[in-house]
Amino acid sequence: MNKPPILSLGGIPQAVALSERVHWIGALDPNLRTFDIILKTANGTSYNAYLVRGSAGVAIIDTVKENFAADFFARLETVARYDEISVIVLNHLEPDHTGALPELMRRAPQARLYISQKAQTMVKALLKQNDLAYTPVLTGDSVTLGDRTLQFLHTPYLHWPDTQCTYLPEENTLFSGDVFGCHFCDNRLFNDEVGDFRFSFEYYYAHIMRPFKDYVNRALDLIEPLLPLTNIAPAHGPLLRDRPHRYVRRYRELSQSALHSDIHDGEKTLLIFYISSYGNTRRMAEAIYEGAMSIDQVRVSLYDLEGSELAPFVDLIEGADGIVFGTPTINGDAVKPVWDLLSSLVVINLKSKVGGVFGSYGWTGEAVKMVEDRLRGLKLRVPVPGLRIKLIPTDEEIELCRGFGRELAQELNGLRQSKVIDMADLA
Ligand SMILES: Cc1cc2nc3c(=O)[nH]c(=O)nc-3n(C[C@H](O)[C@H](O)[C@H](O)COP(=O)(O)O)c2cc1C
Repeated sequence: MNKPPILSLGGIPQAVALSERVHWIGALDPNLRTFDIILKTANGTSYNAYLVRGSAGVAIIDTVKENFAADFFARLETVARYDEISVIVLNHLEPDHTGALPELMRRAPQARLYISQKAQTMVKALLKQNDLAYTPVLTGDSVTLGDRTLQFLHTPYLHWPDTQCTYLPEENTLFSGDVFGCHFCDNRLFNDEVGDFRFSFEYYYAHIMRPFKDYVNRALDLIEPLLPLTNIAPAHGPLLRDRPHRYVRRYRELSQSALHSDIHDGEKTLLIFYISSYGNTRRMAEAIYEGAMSIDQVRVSLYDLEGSELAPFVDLIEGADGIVFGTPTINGDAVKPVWDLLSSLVVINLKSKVGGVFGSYGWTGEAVKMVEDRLRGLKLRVPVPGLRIKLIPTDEEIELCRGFGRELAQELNGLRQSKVIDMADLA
């Protein structure tokens, strides 16, 4: 067992060494219980900032949330003077990492600020400093501190457009921003010392990184060649010095399909979800199911939303090619289980999946249009106009439902003839 780090001496916060030239100068926030509205933080979080000392200058990588600035500055002062700071790197502009930046720049006015190319579109709106001078960087760009170098990796959308990672080759250390981070506050700091944070790591990935799986994979293409790393130094949670490659490997696993991806080779999958009070929307759903099943190379499934928890459907939908929702209109709206399922889809990428909506109604029938609009908002294609049927479907209307199912299935296997122009296609 390594000795736990000394975070404070005589009441003064202390920097913690990752190596002789690299120090953690962040802050712990053990009392936080909710982060960014969407995440629960049962044991708080940390805002990790780092200091790198080279023979020709000192770099600060990220800062902390504004109300933790005192800890950050106190720690910084234990290992460097402000007039030594030549470089400030922001891996991510969110306020939990930039809160202390204005004051840091006031104390170290000679320092040059490095942000990602994409961060340029946000930096003024976030930092509210019109005269802010900075250097935008991309993969391949680097800045020297004499005998230490900072190399930048362009890793956008992890989890904002502006995000980047910074690599210190002489120490084989990756400052990864929010990538490989988690909300887990433990004053032992290092992954081989702290409590079991696997849940927090997975939870953070599921809510923060999962919507951007394609970008995760692209970032890993840049990061994997750096293995074996000595340290991964993320912006939240434990510092990963013990076998950091495991976290890189886990990200690669998590960014693959959540379900077995090899069992439906060559087939498209269409999921039909419905809910129904008197059975009218259910009759429509069953006919749509029959129609879709008559098309080759499309595997069709039918689910009653009343009969399941919603969470397992998220993985299923992520792997599907088409999703159809059936809802009656109740009090001028679609029903809550449909909205609940739709709102739980924000953690996955739905772009260019095929969507469809149907439902029975009594007099106004708003629900179908509302859900169609929502599907377009989620970037699905809605190529077949929504199908509404007044109260109990007739035999002819049941036949219309079968046709609706056939059209959607044909859209998936590429055999649909009369393609209706969808406004989402034009956007
Ligand atoms: C409480 C309640 C509220 C309803 N509100 C509306 C409404 O606002 N607009 C409408 O067109 N139909 C409304 N309806 C009628 C239903 O949409 C209609 O009965 C439909 O066929 C039900 O389909 P289902 O059997 O699939 O649930 C309402 C029905 C109920 C029971």
